[in-house]
Amino acid sequence: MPKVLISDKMDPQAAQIFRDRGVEVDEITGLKPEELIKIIGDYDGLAIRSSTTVTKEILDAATNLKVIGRAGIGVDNVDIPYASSRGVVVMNTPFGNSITTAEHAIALMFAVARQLPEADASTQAGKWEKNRFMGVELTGKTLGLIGAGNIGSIVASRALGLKMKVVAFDPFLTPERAIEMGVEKVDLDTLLARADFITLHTPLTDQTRNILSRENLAKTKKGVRIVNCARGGLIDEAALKEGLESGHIAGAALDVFAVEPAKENALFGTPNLVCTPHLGASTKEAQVNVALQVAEQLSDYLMTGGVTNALNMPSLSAEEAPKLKPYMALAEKLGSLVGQLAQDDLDNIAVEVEGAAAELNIKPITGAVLAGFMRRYSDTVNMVNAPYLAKERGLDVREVRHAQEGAYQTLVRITVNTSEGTRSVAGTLFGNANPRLVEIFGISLEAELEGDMLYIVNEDAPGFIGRVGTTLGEAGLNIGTFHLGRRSAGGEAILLLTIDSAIPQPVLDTISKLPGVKRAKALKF
Ligand SMILES: NC(=O)c1ccc[n+]([C@@H]2O[C@H](COP(=O)([O-])OP(=O)(O)OC[C@H]3O[C@@H](n4cnc5c(N)ncnc54)[C@H](O)[C@@H]3O)[C@@H](O)[C@H]2O)c1
Ligand SMILES: O=C(O)CC[C@@H](O)C(=O)O
Repeated sequence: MPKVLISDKMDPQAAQIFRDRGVEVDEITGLKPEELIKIIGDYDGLAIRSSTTVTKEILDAATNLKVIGRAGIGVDNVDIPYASSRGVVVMNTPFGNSITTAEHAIALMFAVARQLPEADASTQAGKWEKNRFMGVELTGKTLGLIGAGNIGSIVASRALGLKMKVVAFDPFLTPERAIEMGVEKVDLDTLLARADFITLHTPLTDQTRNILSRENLAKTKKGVRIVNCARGGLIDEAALKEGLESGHIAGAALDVFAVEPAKENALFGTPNLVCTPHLGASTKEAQVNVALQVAEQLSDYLMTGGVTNALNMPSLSAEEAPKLKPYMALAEKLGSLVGQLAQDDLDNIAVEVEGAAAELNIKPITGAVLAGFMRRYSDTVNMVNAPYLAKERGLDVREVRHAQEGAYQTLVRITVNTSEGTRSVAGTLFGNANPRLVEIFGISLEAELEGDMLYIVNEDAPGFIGRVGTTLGEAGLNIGTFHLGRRSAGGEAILLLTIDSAIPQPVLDTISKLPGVKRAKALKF
């Protein structure tokens, strides 16, 4: 039974879903990194929010870990490249808290427009400072949206409802989508010059870090109000403080900070600043949504192989997963065969699917081919890290679909260009379930790729098979299955045998020296 650790505070329904789906679950929150390192080796899955930071050190200790699920959107607390290189799937729940966070952005916009926190504190202190607080209306004002994805677009629709005009800067926003959203797509400088309010809704990346830099803050309209509910590093906090103090910036509301938890920050105490402690996603509804989603997604992956909302692997629905599983087994074996037989350091590989296979999601099939193939370089390769390792090695990967059936109702073919020409192997599923090699380098040959195998390329000649059998028999090696194919009588032939145990090198050397042998190689599947 797979085992999952919930290491951040999460709605209790998450644990129940794990149990209902047959996954053992422990909930241990507030662990220090060194404490997590001690126990993480016991778990197949890790469910987190934002308090747990999954570092290289934690991943190194996570020897059984297969999947990390973030109950939320931002995954900047997970070292995704390293998780990928370790073959760990990283998932998030991209929609569960979007409405809640958008509502928080709108709430902060109102708070900063009407100085609600200060007015509240003053009133409750018995001051009744009616003349001290003079706000601004949102109606008719221009909202500059930086980032128009899930949350940005919800904020835009709410702002339009409040009769604001919305301009958006997002390099990935298409003109059609902008029209659909009812916003005007603009460049950043135009947004800075025109916006009365600016809200940020981008992830923190190398491109967005410090997007509201000192220089860009200086380009904003005097009296601008800024709301950040996305990620701390998007604003230069020192420049923001100066802008608030000088009065150029009329107000700012921050839910997120460059360093969190933000128990100390130079901004604290600055006039017209409203702060919340990263509460954007903190509503009952959002927390139930993300907890349920993360538990469903992790359980699906661990129990059926279904992949949803993974950031480092193609999606694979729980319905697709059982159909694709035998194909992935076939693809991995074919990839492994090519990897074991390749004599050159290949820089290209093509994955072709034909007939019934062409109707399936090809990405997981390609991932499995690469996992099998890349095992020639590392035995810790799996479907998650194989595409990354392939990219790192500069492997050119092509995918081709042929809807029409050929000789087989379904076929997967792997082709590589080598210094000796184009080489390909192909396989099918027998009974829609059992992977079977059907062609190797243009020679028809049916075999299950299983266990220890002996591959021999030889000149077809009488007595050859007997000599191979005798050599193996004298070495005490038992032949399990025997598969033979040839180009033509007396031409090049391929012999593929399963052997009940590993083939010692001296036996392989003897076989390589038998008359007519062009190549002999021990294979393992
Ligand atoms: N405060 C919270 O508690 C809280 C809760 C949920 C999400 N978030 C954060 O909100 C942010 C947005 O979430 P989302 O679900 O809308 O994400 P999303 O991926 O749907 O949208 C992000 C948008 O940013 C745009 N973008 C990327 N690079 C950009 C750039 N250089 N300039 C301008 N736009 C750029 C993308 O094109 C995309 O449209 C994330 O950082 C997420 O972590 C915070
Ligand atoms: O889990 C939280 O409270 C914050 C989540 C939020 O930052 C997110 O990116 O989804």
